[in-house]
Amino acid sequence: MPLRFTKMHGLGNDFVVLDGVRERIDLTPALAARLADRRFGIGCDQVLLVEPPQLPETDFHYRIFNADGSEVEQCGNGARCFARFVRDTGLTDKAEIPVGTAAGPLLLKVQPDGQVSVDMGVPKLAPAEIPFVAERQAPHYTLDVDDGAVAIAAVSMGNPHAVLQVANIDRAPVTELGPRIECHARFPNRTNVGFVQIQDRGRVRLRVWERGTGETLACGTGACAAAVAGHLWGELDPDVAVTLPGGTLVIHWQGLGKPVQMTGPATRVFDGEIDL
Ligand SMILES: N[C@@H](CCC[C@H](N)C(=O)O)C(=O)O
Repeated sequence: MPLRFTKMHGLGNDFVVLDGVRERIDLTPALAARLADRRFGIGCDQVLLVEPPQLPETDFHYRIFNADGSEVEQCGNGARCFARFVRDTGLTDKAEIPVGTAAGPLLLKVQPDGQVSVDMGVPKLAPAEIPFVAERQAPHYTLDVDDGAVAIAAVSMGNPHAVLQVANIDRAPVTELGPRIECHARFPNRTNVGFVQIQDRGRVRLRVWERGTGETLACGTGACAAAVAGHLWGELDPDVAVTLPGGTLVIHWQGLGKPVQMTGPATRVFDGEIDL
């Protein structure tokens, strides 16, 4: 049976999106990894499965699988692509779409210019909620890596993030430190790892080593986590333009106890089908 899919991206963070509302799709971790494979499959950073609603007061549910097949809780660029997908394929005509994820409900707003704004919820900072092993919550933690130590912030945007500040993003050791911190024993569920260069109080540059995928051109939850970390460090204002290798996201966070708002584009690339 051929499987129909839509290829999408949010600032180059690319997705295979599957319509589990119109078709019954049994997406296993092995199938997700096969679809995501850039040589033997379609190729993407994450696979998104759109499903009927499971949580009260939501219109849809969507599930997220990393390229290695691991199912995860949250995906910022994926949320924006999900919104464009359900609108462009006629599953909804609403501009405001409540959707459930493994991390809880989200509210997505498709703007008149096609950009999508997402209420990403309140970031979690308590170590046990990330999860991160630490005695108490702090804006900086010292993490032993190999023979040295690095300073990180630890933030959950529904999924775990370590954020490191660097002086020059072009020379950041993303591919060297990223995989070591991703699998560090103090992150029992592994973690995404953001390297942030703060340019001024309203602008940062960011590269992200994503859990289960590797370095991507953009990470929406990573952009939110970096804005939260910079704010906690006292170095960023509530409105921050986060420039990733694939483009810029606008993040708004007013501080502790407030939800993070993310705005950016979502692009449909092509539709296709694959024989399994
Ligand atoms: N690309 C995403 C995040 C996808 C999930 C992540 N790799 C994880 O394992 O938590 C985004 O835009 O947020």
